[in-house]
Amino acid sequence: MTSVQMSAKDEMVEQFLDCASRGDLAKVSTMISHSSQLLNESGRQGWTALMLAARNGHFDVVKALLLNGCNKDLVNKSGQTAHGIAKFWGHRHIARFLASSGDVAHHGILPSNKLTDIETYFSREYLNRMSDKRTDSEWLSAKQSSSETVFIVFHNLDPFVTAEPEDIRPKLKLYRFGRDSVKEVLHQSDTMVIFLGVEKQECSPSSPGSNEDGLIAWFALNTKKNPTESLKVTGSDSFFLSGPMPRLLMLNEDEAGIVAQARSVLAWHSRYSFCPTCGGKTKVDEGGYKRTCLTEGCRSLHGIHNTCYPRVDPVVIMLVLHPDGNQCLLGRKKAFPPGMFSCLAGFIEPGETIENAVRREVLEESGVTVGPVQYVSCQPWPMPSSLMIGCFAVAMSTDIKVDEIEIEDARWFTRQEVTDALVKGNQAVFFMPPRQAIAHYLVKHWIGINANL
Ligand SMILES: NC(=O)C1=CN([C@@H]2O[C@H](COP(=O)(O)OP(=O)(O)OC[C@H]3O[C@@H](n4cnc5c(N)ncnc54)[C@H](OP(=O)(O)O)[C@@H]3O)[C@@H](O)[C@H]2O)C=CC1
Ligand SMILES: [Mg+2]
Ligand SMILES: [Mg+2]
Ligand SMILES: [Mg+2]
Ligand SMILES: [Zn+2]
Repeated sequence: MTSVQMSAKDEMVEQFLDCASRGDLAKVSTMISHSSQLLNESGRQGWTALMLAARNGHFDVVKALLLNGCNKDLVNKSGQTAHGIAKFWGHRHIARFLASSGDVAHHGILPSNKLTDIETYFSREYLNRMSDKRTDSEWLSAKQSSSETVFIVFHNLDPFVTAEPEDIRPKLKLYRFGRDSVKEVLHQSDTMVIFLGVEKQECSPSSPGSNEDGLIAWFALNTKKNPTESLKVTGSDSFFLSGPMPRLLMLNEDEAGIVAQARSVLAWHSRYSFCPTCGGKTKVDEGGYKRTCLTEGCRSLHGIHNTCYPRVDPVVIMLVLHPDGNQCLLGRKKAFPPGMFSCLAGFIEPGETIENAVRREVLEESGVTVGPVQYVSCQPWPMPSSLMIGCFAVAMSTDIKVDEIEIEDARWFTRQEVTDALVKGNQAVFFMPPRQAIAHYLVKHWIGINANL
């Protein structure tokens, strides 16, 4: 940065602090909407705008700064917080407000955070993963030979499923193969086998028999060549679930989580055939949860060796709320079907927090600046291995400028418009992704409809 740029920035900070100190609410708000970074800047002796407004009793400015997400816990060079300063100078209403304002910044805009009961599609844990058994090769091979073990089969990452005819909505169940029905496929050289876990005791009361510990193990197989001819299938309506999205969203909810786990790990094997560190051959370990390099002295064999484990890519997905509390920001990618809008989303970059990824992606894709960010819920998204981290975010500016590369349109929608979209589906002016997508949950949660309905 040149000295000219430095002094321009310093000048802006000084002006901002001066406005806060004088109680010029209009100017403070305009400046924040242009540069949210001003919020926590400090001037002489480490005084921030919040401290100066608190010092001089400007209640409205204190409220606006908090609403926009400023940090009220910063201290000046004398170790005082804004709260301590307000108390010292006798502005008791401001001190009270600062003391009780854990959630003030979000008040009225972010919904209350009773989220423990939100269960997203793909997140149900039907199996107990039993990760301690992954290194027990004797136990794993005994389970692979057990007649009670369940095998699920994928071909090029598409699961083999069977239709449930009695259901009104098309619901698909995973076809559960026994050992003898997959014997041939299991021994093919292009078959990848991974251990998924065991049925939880409540879904499978242990029964005596060949199965000594009473645990019913599940394995997943993936093949490159179509294995249909080698599989023993009873009944007619069973097939590999191929084709574009939303095919994987048609699964029975109990089993969607099994597919999320299996498909992500199998996709990792299909894409990481060689050691990412040295390019050498690898062997599959730990029931399919590790690939160990076979090259002696490879760096992946020492110290941090996360290249050996299946990857998960964190993605932020956010419902950005208008400062008026009554509109939300939705956008559309070119690839979306006509009329569909969804929450903005983006991959978290290395060295980035969830909150900063939300702010960066929203700014990049829509030109809107974001203040407070609140985590809501998450969803594994096995296409191939994302973890969607669902958040609410409060906008600090409202003008939209789409990037036109990732997003072709973004708009503010009212509560009424999104309610119509959810209730009327594609009969409304626009429509949302289906109920299985976390974007749908976030909007439902914001407008106060039970997110699991
Ligand atoms: N469950 C849900 O409700 C939703 C799920 N999603 C999922 O979230 C994911 C991310 O959303 P999206 O908006 O596309 O993300 P971004 O906004 O980050 O844009 C994606 C682009 O960024 C580049 N990129 C940067 N890092 C990565 C990485 N680690 N992996 C892949 N691409 C990367 C790619 O560009 P390039 O191709 O030029 O290399 C890619 O096309 C998608 O996989 C999508 O399927 C999205 C919305 C809703
Ligand atoms: Mg993006
Ligand atoms: Mg995006
Ligand atoms: Mg991105
Ligand atoms: Zn290696």
